[in-house]
Amino acid sequence: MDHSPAPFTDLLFAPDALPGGPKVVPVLVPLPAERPYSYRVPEGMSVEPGSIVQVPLGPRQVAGVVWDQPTDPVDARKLRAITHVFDCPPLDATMRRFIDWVADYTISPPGLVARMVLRAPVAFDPEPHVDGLRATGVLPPRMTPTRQRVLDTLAQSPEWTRSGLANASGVAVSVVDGLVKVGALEPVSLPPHPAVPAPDTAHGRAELTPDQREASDRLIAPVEAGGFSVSLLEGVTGSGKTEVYFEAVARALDKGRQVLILLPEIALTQSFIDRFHQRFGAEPAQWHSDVPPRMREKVWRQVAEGRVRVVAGARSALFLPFPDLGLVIVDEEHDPAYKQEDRTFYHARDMAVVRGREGGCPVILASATPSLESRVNARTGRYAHVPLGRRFADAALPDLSLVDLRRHPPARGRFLSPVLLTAIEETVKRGEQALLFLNRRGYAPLTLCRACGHRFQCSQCSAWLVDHRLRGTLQCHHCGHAQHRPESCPSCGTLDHLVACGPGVERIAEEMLETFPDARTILLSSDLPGGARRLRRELDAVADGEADIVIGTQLVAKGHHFPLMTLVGAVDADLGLANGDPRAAERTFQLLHQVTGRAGRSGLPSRGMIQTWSPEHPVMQALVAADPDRFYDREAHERQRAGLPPFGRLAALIVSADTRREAEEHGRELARAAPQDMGLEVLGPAEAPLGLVRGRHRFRLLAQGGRRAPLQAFLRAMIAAAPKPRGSVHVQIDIDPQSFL
Ligand SMILES: Nc1ncnc2c1ncn2[C@@H]1O[C@H](COP(=O)(O)OP(=O)(O)OP(=O)(O)O)[C@@H](O)[C@H]1O
Ligand SMILES: [Zn+2]
Repeated sequence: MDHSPAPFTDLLFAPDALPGGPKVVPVLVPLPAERPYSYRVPEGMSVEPGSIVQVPLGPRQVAGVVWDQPTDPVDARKLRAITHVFDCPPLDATMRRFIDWVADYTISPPGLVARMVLRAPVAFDPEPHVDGLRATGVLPPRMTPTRQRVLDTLAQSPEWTRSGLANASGVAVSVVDGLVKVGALEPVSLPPHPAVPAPDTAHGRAELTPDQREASDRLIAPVEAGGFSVSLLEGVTGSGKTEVYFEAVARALDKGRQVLILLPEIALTQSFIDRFHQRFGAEPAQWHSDVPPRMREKVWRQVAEGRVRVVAGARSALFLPFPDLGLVIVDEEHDPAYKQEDRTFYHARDMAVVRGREGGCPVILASATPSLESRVNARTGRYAHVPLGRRFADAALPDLSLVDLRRHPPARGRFLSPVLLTAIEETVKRGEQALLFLNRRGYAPLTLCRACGHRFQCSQCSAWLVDHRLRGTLQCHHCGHAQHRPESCPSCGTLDHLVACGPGVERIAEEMLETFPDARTILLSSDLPGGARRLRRELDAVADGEADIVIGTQLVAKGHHFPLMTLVGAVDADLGLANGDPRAAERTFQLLHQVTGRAGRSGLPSRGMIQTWSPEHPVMQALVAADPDRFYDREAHERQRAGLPPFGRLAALIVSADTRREAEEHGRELARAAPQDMGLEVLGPAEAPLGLVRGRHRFRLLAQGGRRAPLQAFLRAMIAAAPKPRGSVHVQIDIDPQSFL
C-alpha cells in the first residue's frame, strides 16, 4: 500500500470542491485584487498551481495564474469556468512565493505584483515554428556550381531557412527554390530562433590580476556551493568589478543554471553588452523598456523555457519567470534607479536579495559606493564583504580637491570658478577630456521678471518651470507641462525683462562654448531629442575621444569608461544636500564619488574638482580625504541615533486628493487610526515638499519603529481602522522610502 502523503496539490485543491462536484481553483488575476478569485475547472481540463490560464472577468477575458492557497468552499456550479490553459511552463513555487512575499512586504495587492510577471501576454502561447528546408538525399538531375554550393552548405548543417541557406551558400534564393522544385530539398518545421545565441564560458576569459582573482574566487565559492548567500563586491571605481563577477557568472552557467544581471539605466550601457559579448562570445538577452515588444515576448518565453541563460535587465527583470536561477547580480547596487515609485513601490536591490533567498541562490551586490544598508550588512557579517582596493592596470585614482566658491567665485553670470576654468584649459591643451557634471536638466531652474518679480510656476505642481532653451520652452519636471517662453511678462506685460536664475546643463554648455570656442563641446542630457539611442551613440563617441569637453547630468556618472577623461568638475556639489532628505548626504557622497571616478581610468594622472560653498561639510571632507570608511561610520552613527533604516523601520504614506482639505483630513484620520500598542509611531500628516503634483494635493505621514517592529502589520491595522478613502482620496504606501518629496 502506498503510504506517501497526498501530493501537495491535492491537499490544496480537493477540499474546495463539493464532494463529487467539479474542481475549483484560485486564480490570481493581474488587477488590484487582494486575493485570488475562485474559478471552476471545466471537465477535461487539467491545471496545476502556477498554470497560466485565461479566465472571464466581468465582460473581459484576462490572463491569470492558478494559485495555491485554499479557496472559500463554494458551490462550483455557480462559478465561472477557466476558458483556456496556455501551453506555457507554469510559474514554479519559488516564483509564486516571491510574488506573495513582495505583495506582503510592499502592502500591494498580490494581483498587481503578479501583473509585473505577466507582462508579455503573447508569450503565453508557444512561439510558432519556423519554415525551413532540409536535403532529401535526391540529387538534382542537372548539377550546377551554385546548386553544388547549396548542397555543400547542407552537408555542414542539415536544416536551414530558405533565405538563410541562400545567404550562407552565396546564391540567389531562386537557386534554392529550384532545388525544392526538383525534389532535392523538402520543407521542414524548425524550432523558433533563440532570442540570443548561447553564451560560451570558455570564450574570452580575462587575465585577472591577483587581487581580482582573489575577489572572483570568493564570489565563485558560493556559486559552487549553491544555496542562498549575499556577497558585497566593493571595488573602487575602475577596479574591474565587471570582469570579476563575470567569472561567477561563468561558473553558474557551467553548472547549467540561469543568471540574472540587474543594471541601472541598462538602455544606456551598450559598453556593458559589448564587454559581455567579448567575455562570452554572445550578447546577453536584454530586458528593459527600450527592447521592442516582439523581442521582449521572445525573451520572456525563452526565459520561462530555460532556453535563455543570461538576462541583463532593468529592475523589472526581477519578475521574469526563471525556472532555474543560479545567480543574481545587482550592479551599481547603490543606484536610486532601483527604486520603483509607481503602482507597486519596491526596491529592486532588496527584492533581488529576497528572490535569491526564495530560490536558494547566491546574490552579488556590486558597487564602488555601496548603500549604507549593504555596508552595514557586510560589517555585521550578514553579507560577505569582498573588497577590491586598487584600480585595474595600476591606474591611480583621481586627485580630488575642493574649489571653495567663496574664495574663488565665478565671474558675474557665470558658474565655473577660474580655478576650474584653468584646469579645463590645461586638460584640453593636452588633448585629454574634461567632464562637467551638474545634476540639473535644462538651461535654468527658475525664470523671473525683473520688473515685477513674477516667477514662472507650474499651475498643476508646486514647482518652478525650468527653462529649456534648446527646445524654446519652459517645462515642469514633475508633470511634463511645457509652454513657450514668452517675450513679455504674463503678469505685468513688460517686454524683455525675463531673466534666467541659476544654472542647468544647457547653460554650462553655453558658458563652455563662449569660453572655449575651439574645443569640441558635447552636452549629454536625457531630455534631448533622439532618446536613449542618441545617448548611447554619444557616450560611445566620448569614449572614442570625439569630444574635448563633456557636460552631463547624473547619467554620465554611471559606470562609463572614458579612457581619455582626466578631469571631472562637479559644478554644484551642494545641490543635493539642501533638501532635508535623510539620505541626502549618502546620495551626494555616492554621486560625487562616482562621477569623479570617471577620471583617469586608463592610467593618465587625473583630477576631480568639486565646486562648493561649504567646503567644511562632512561629505566634502570625506570625499577629498578619500576615506569612505569614515564617511560610512559617521552616517551609520547618525542613522542609528535617529532610528532610521537600517537601524529602524520606516514607511511613508502619501495621501493625495483633488483638494487640499480632503488630503489633509484623510491624513489626520489615518494618524488617529494608528495602533498605540505596536511599538511604532506616526509622524504627520505634513504637507509634502511637493505639495501639488499634476493638480493633486499631497500630504505625507511617516511610520517609524525599531528594527524588529511589525511595520506591515501596523500599517495594515491603521488602514483597516481608518475610514475608507472617499471621493478623490488615494493613499500610496512606500516601505523604506527613498524619496521624501
Ligand atoms: N583583468 C582585466 N583584463 C583586462 N581588462 C580589464 C581587467 N579588469 C578590468 N579591465 C578593464 O578596466 C576597465 C575598468 O573596469 P570596470 O569598468 O569593470 O570597473 P568598475 O570596477 O566597474 O568601475 P566603476 O565602478 O567605476 O564602474 C574596463 O575597461 C575593463 O574592461
Ligand atoms: Zn507640473
